[in-house]
This record gives sequence, structure tokens and C-alpha cells, in this order.
Amino acid sequence: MNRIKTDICIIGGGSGGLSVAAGAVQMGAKVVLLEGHKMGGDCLNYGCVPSKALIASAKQAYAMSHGSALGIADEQAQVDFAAAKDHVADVIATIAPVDSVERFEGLGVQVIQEFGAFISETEVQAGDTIIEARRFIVATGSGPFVPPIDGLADVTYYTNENIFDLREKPKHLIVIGGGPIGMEMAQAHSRLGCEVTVIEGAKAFGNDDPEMAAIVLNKMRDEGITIVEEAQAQKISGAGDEITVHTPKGDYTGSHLLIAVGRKVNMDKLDLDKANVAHDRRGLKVGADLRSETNKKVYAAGDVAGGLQFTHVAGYHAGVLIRSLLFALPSKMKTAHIPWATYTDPELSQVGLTEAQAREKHGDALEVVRFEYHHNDRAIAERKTTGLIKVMVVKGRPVGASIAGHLAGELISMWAMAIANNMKMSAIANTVLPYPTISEINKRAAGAYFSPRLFESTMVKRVVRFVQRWIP
Ligand SMILES: Cc1cc2nc3c(=O)[nH]c(=O)nc-3n(C[C@H](O)[C@H](O)[C@H](O)COP(=O)(O)OP(=O)(O)OC[C@H]3O[C@@H](n4cnc5c(N)ncnc54)[C@H](O)[C@@H]3O)c2cc1C
Ligand SMILES: NC(=O)c1ccc[n+]([C@@H]2O[C@H](COP(=O)([O-])OP(=O)(O)OC[C@H]3O[C@@H](n4cnc5c(N)ncnc54)[C@H](O)[C@@H]3O)[C@@H](O)[C@H]2O)c1
Repeated sequence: MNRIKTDICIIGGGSGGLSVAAGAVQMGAKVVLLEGHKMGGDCLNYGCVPSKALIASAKQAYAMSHGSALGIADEQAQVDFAAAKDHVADVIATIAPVDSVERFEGLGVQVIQEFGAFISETEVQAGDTIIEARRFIVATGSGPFVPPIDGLADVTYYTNENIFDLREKPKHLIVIGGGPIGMEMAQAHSRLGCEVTVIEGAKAFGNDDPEMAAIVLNKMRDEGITIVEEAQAQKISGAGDEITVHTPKGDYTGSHLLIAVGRKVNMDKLDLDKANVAHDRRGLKVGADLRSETNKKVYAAGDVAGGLQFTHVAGYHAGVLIRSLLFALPSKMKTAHIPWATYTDPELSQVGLTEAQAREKHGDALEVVRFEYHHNDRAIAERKTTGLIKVMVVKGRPVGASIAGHLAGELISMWAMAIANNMKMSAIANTVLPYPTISEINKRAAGAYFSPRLFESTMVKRVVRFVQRWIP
């Protein structure tokens, strides 16, 4: 058995683990990284990257058959489903070197390609190596939660871990789960020529503002996707390419089944109890400093930290950890400024409080400003006029923004910056943006906040009349 002593031992080479490793080693710490499966984790191999690549194929197919409004005759796109999957694989391969063992070893990280398990409060074993570290970062991520639905084990089903390898085009894809994974995959498959039915136990896009979610749901339904809500999948029957999902709203039969009902954090292999690391179903029990409540040598990053599960959150955790681990400075994460986006068409994005949350927290102090996409010249030119932005404002500062529409995932960054830096609405309103851009939607929303104050104020009108009398 080999023994290593190091400053930081990171368990898991996905978004969180790699971000900590790259930052810590380049600032002078001795770092050991354990990855038992694929470098890059879920995001690169089974998550963000393949899903966005498949969405890009689907967008192209959709554009070909919807050009007539722009004067380009609609063409029935000839979808080569296997070639679209080749594109997905190629995108992963193009990005993979950034997350590779070679790159990290080049930076000076000692990479061990084994799963790690705690053997004591201060040691982890990976293969035939025991690592003793000043600090451990658990960044083992999450995998698809497969629910105990009666009959599921008897049929072939897909999850995010193998749907991107499927090379034959499903005739009829049934998706169980109307969260971001289910809805992104539903629209992508529909646009690539599959019939698609989404079965959702509660509300689709349940984490988003219902008014914004409805905008996307309407579009997806218009495109021919069947979305059944309040329809918990209770039983599955059938075989081969006839699989039936039984719900209180009826039975739905398709040729392929995708399970997208949430995530299960990866802790099984860790032997956390041997290290006295408290945990529950959501992950390690950590505070805002991401430190284990029960073993002060152990920290968590990414999906296994028990909060929001996004790649940018894992990256944010890395920054919080680097500050406290490398410089021994107090460092705590916040969540009010974390945005997210779902890459359907139109996109859906959120930062800070939704309208309902803001109303509950701020009551009458809340003002909600709205601006619809169809007033934006660029959106009109591109015929992307379906959409809405709502900004929740308290005492002149945004406390939340919700966007449904073209490029919503890009537009939300301005509000994420404003909320992260406690900026006022005037900071957005005072910014000059190039015309004609979709970003002007943000500025117009800020303008909507000031318009009544300027244009409907008798005081402003009186002052203007007074000044006009005196200037030559
Ligand atoms: C289909 C899909 C689409 C997504 N799209 C987006 C998106 O568009 N934007 C976004 O922000 N987020 C998206 N996400 C979420 C994002 O992928 C995750 O939040 C992110 O990958 C979490 O990073 P992580 O480092 O916590 O875990 P991971 O990236 O999962 O990495 C964990 C790594 O730890 C390894 N590991 C596990 N146990 C051990 C062990 N005992 N020893 C050693 N190694 C171990 C695993 O093999 C894995 O490589 C998506 C997720 C899915 C499934
Ligand atoms: N664009 C992005 O950033 C992006 C994309 C995909 C995934 N993600 C991340 O991955 C996480 C997981 O996504 P997800 O969509 O798997 O999970 P989710 O928890 O967001 O949604 C799962 C949905 O499945 C439903 N459900 C559960 N059991 C059911 C049943 N038996 N029958 C019918 N419906 C059922 C739930 O009501 C819920 O709406 C997200 O929360 C997000 O953090 C992010």
C-alpha cells in the first residue's frame, strides 16, 4: 500500500472538484485528485454539454422547417439521428482536454484514477493508495434518481447517463419528469422528429415562476409535445418498444422511456461514517462555509453539498473553498445571487426571488416591473417576440428577475450582476446598450421602473415648467 501526505485531497473530478483542483494547485497548494470514472463528471459527459449539443441539433432542424415567416421556404429537415449523436460526442471530445488527466497533471495535481473511500477521519483510500490530507473536499456529484415505480425494472428505460448514446430515433419518447432535464430533452427529441409525451407528477418547471413557465409550456405544446401535469407515474407495463406508463390521468404508451425525476447524490462509495461525516439524503451536512458539521477536515462542493445543483454553483463553491482552505480566511456562500436557466426554446431563467417569494418576503414594499418581448425591435426583426421579463424591486434595488424568452439565459446575467453587487435599478437604466439588441429588454424593464416616476409625476412636470420659464 502506498501512502501520500498532501494539503488537499479532492474526491471527484467533476465541475466542483476540478475547479478546486485547478485553483488550489496554481496558487501553491499540494493537491491530490481522485476520480473513479470519467474526468469532467456529469456536466461534460452526461449533462450540460451533451444536452446543449443535442439542443443545438434540434434548433437547427426546427429552424429549417420554420423559415417561411422570414421569407425562407419551410423545408422538412432530414434528421440523421445517429449523426446528431456523433455531433454530441464530438462536442464532448472537443471540450474533454480541458478536464483531462493530462491537463491536471500538467498543472501539478496528482491524479489517481480510482474511487476514494474514507478509512478514518483523516485518511482516504483509493485503489492501493492511502491519502492523508490536511483537508478533504467531497465533490462526488449526483446521478439520476430512479424511483421505485412498480414495473420499471422490467422494461428498458433511459436516464441522462445513456440517452446520449441512443443512436436510433425513438418513435415515441415518454419522459417521466417535467423538470429541466425532462423538458430540455422533450423539446430536443420532438424537434428531431420523435413524438414526445411528458408525464409530470406535479407542475412542469415546478421551480420556476408559473407565469413564466406557462410561456414555455404553451410553446412546447404548440410544437406538438404532449405534457400531462398532476400525473404521477404509478406503474409501468409492457415490453420491447411498447411501454405504458400508468397515471391517475390515464395511461400513456410509447416506444422509449426516459426517467428524469431528479437526482440522487453520490455517497455510496465514500464510507462517510468511517470519517464521522454527517449526511442525509441531500448530501453532506454542511454550513454556509461548506464545512462538514461533524468533521472539520472535510468540506463539500457541487451537487453533494445539499443545495442548488448546477455547474456554475459547483464553480462558485470552489471559489468559496479556495478562499478558506488556502488563505484561512472566513468564507461563506450565499444563494440570493445565483441564477439558473433552462435551455428550452424559449429559454427560462431566474435569479433571486420569484414574484411569489418576493411578495411573501417584502409585502407591500415590492414593486414588480414587466416588459414584453414584442416591444423589442430586435426580437421583432428576428420574429422572437414571445417572452416576458419581470423584475422584482424593493426600495430601488432588484431582488429578483424572471425571464422567459429568446436568450433568457444570457439576459439574466445583467440581473445576476446587479443582485450580486447590490446595484440599484438606476445602474441598469443608466447603462447605454447597443441598438438593436435583445439586451435592451433589460434596460426597458429598468425603464419601466422609472417611467411612472418621471412621466406621471406632477412634481416633475411643475419643475420642468418652472425651469422652462427661466432659461433663455
Ligand atoms: C442532463 C443534465 C443537464 C444539465 N444541464 C446543466 C446546465 O445546462 N447548466 C448547469 O449549470 N448544470 C446543468 N446540469 C447539472 C450539472 O451537471 C451538475 O450540477 C454538475 O455536474 C455538478 O458538478 P459536481 O462536481 O458536483 O459533480 P459531477 O460533475 O457529477 O462530478 C462528480 C464526479 O465525482 C466522481 N466520483 C463519485 N464518487 C467518487 C468517489 N468515491 N471517488 C472518486 N470519484 C468519485 C464521479 O465519477 C464524477 O466524475 C445538468 C445535469 C444533467 C444531468
Ligand atoms: N439547464 C440547466 O441548468 C439544467 C438542466 C438539466 C438539469 N439541471 C440540474 O439537474 C437537476 C435535476 O433535474 P431533473 O429535471 O431531473 O429534476 P427536478 O427535480 O428538477 O424535476 C423532476 C420532476 O419530476 C417530477 N416527478 C418525480 N417523480 C415523478 C413521478 N413518479 N411521475 C411523474 N413525475 C415525477 C417532479 O414533480 C419534478 O417536477 C435540476 O434541478 C438542475 O439542478 C440543470
